[in-house]
Amino acid sequence: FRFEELTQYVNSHEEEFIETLRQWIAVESDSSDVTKRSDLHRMMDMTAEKLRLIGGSVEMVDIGTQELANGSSIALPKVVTARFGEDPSKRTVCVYGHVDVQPAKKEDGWATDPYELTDIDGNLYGRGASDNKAPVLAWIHTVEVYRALNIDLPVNVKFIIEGMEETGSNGLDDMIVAQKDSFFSDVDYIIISDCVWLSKRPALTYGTRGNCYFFAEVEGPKKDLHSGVYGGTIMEPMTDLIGILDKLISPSGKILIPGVREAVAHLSDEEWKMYQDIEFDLESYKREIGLSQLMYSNKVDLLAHRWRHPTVTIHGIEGAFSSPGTKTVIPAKVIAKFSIRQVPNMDPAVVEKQVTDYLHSVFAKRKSPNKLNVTMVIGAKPWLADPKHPLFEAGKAAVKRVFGVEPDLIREGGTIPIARSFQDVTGKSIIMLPIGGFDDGLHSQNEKISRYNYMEGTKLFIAYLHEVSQIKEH
Ligand SMILES: C[C@H](N)C(=O)N[C@@H](Cc1c[nH]cn1)C(=O)O
Ligand SMILES: [Zn+2]
Ligand SMILES: [Zn+2]
Repeated sequence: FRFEELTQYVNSHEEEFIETLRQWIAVESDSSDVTKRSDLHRMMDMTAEKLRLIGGSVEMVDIGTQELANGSSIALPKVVTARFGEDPSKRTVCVYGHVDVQPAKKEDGWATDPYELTDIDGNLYGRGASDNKAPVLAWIHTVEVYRALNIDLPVNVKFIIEGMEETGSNGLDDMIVAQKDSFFSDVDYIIISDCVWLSKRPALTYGTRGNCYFFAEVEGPKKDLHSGVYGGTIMEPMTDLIGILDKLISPSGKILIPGVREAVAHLSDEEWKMYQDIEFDLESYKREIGLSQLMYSNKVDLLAHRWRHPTVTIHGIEGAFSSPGTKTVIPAKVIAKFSIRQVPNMDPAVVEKQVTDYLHSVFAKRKSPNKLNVTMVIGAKPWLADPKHPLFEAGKAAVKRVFGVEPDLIREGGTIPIARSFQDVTGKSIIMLPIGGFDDGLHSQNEKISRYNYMEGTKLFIAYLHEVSQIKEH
């Protein structure tokens, strides 16, 4: 295994790899904003082009259209697939990633333009830097490095890169089902690098939470009203909405929706012990997010509530007055956006009914003439793997080779909507191999990835392909 040569190539091409990331960050590939859809299509084209340039057999798979709330529909971004090598004597891995991003505006509080990669003190700032453009590029560069040095890839490598992850991977489930016996037929393992380390120590991830995302709409008068002229004479939609949202979760984090907590798998002694053994400092966690108090003051409780308990988050209210100033309005229609992270053994279909029934019963008690409509727009299941699988042993060996330490075995509080479908539909084993730093600020202002994580992460992937090729039949 010519590891030295391969890593030397990475070192001498650092600026080139950063330049490609700069070009990718410049594309506002926000999948949640339909006005940005042409940018998202361009992002998929650029991804396909990059894979073609390094010699892949690339396809852009049409996955249909997305229905919008106003009844119209728009094209979903095509899914990019690529293949490098077809040697039947070798294992085949499939790397999944996404090149869409969360929304970002400079005025949200970014120190730099979110769509202009900015290098400050070894950190590369930009929306999507860590989630998930740099990790996808690190995987592409991994193949590029082997090929540039004329070193045979130790395994066949396939890619599946999508552009709708941040909004629930619309259309991808169907594509996986359709290609189960074609694209996926020779795949042995699926690798996902769309999460981050827990601390400065590299990590391997064996579980993600799912997510059920809801819209709760309360509709009242036919138009917005003057709060002085009409206030006190009508039951206000916003008051109704805040009233029912307040019944979702208690201040101490207890979910109040009947049946939800009861479904959660019990924390086993073995799991408790695993969390106990992880090095994790609550004080630096507080410092990182700028808070003096957390919901839990011991490590195991905190990690368990981050990874394997459900939680309710209220994200925002569409239709509410939110601009600067003092507009005295009664909004006629307001739509709350909230989500519930899912853990084993919760089932999104069951949660959908529990939440809808509960909110309607709470609303009924208010005896309001306004109309409530609850819809679940994303229903992503949690994913859990066996951390004793050889894929994780291979991960440990690769981390040891590149970083000289044992990785943490962790779970991820966020969601990779397609992970569970990969497992259920294809039956293949999955590993999550993160390269992002714990403080990368995914979905937040000033998202970044460090040069170090980007480059050493590429070396980790190079080493990982070798380690996977060494896995004995199991
Ligand atoms: C972990 C991953 N990088 C991510 O950020 N996923 C999103 C996916 C999602 C879930 N509901 C809606 N989108 C997330 O966890 O928020
Ligand atoms: Zn992501
Ligand atoms: Zn994300």
